[in-house]
Amino acid sequence: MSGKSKVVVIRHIGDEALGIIQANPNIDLVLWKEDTQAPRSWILENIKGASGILVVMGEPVTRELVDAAGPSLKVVSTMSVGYEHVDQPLLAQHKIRLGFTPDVLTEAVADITVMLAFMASRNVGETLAIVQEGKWSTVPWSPFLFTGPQLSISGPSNPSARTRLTAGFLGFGRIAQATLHRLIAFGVTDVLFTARSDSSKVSQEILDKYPTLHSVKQASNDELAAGSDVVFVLTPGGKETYHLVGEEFLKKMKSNAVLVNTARGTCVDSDALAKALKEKWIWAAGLDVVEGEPNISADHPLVKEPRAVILPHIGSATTETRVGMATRAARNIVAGVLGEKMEAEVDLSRFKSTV
Ligand SMILES: O=CC(=O)O
Repeated sequence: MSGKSKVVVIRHIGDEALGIIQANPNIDLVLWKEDTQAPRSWILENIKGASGILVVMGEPVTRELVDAAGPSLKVVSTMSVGYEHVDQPLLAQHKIRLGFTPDVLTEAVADITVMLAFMASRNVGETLAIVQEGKWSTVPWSPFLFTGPQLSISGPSNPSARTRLTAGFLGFGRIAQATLHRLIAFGVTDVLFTARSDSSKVSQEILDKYPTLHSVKQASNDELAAGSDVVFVLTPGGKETYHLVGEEFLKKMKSNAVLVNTARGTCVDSDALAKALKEKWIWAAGLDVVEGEPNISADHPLVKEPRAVILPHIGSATTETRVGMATRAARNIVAGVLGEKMEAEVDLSRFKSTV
């Protein structure tokens, strides 16, 4: 034994982030060097006696893993803002700290959220396929071909255009507000949002910040579904938001509204959404996440829907953001192993510690 603390990193997270861990003389780094998923058996073998483990989204941090590590395990650092892959009550029970990477990915995810709204409303899934399959000549320009609802305000030159546009946010945290910031430039006039507690102060702050807005209102799920031209799902995942958007919600939405999910696949009932698109309850959907991902085959009911634009969970995938996430996760694990304050730590105190 070297007397150093062992830290296991289950993916190659880039030289800059690894350098942060390696620079600490009291830490022994054990790294799965490939840019592929470390086999579970490798993780379980190498985590024995470790003080910390750095994981990525989707790697289950379960009793099996905590037991394999043994009592030395002090910290889990996940390179993600979401942490539903981590058994939080279990960590609380064993007094194991949990670091995560919020904030650094806010702008990248907001960018892709807006992009998906426009891709879905403007039929980009279907039309891109036409070009890629060499079928452009079969669909010559025609006045109303491939038209979709416009998610911006046109101004007085077009009396036929809509003059109000309502964005609905299921969850109104950092990413939702960064998304709204971008939509202001497109002329969004009204905002509906859901929140767990009374948020009249938030409404007023948003109105003060964006004087072009007509209204900003906290709403129930039903009011938000019925009143929004575009609905953004931006809540955390987990049991509380499981199938938040299901048949009931989708049936209440406007028939020309667009649904965007860049949060967690489990927030939206895939079967209900596929039915909503097929039966035209709503116009289209833009999804960066799908329930059951990444095991989504070409015959998945949503993939077969021409008005569903689906990306393979790339919301935070800009180089700058991923380096920011990796370095933050690295600093978190070093701080956790040394018993210092982490840059971003999940508050596990709500889970009663029994050990
Ligand atoms: O979805 C991405 C994350 O949780 O970081």
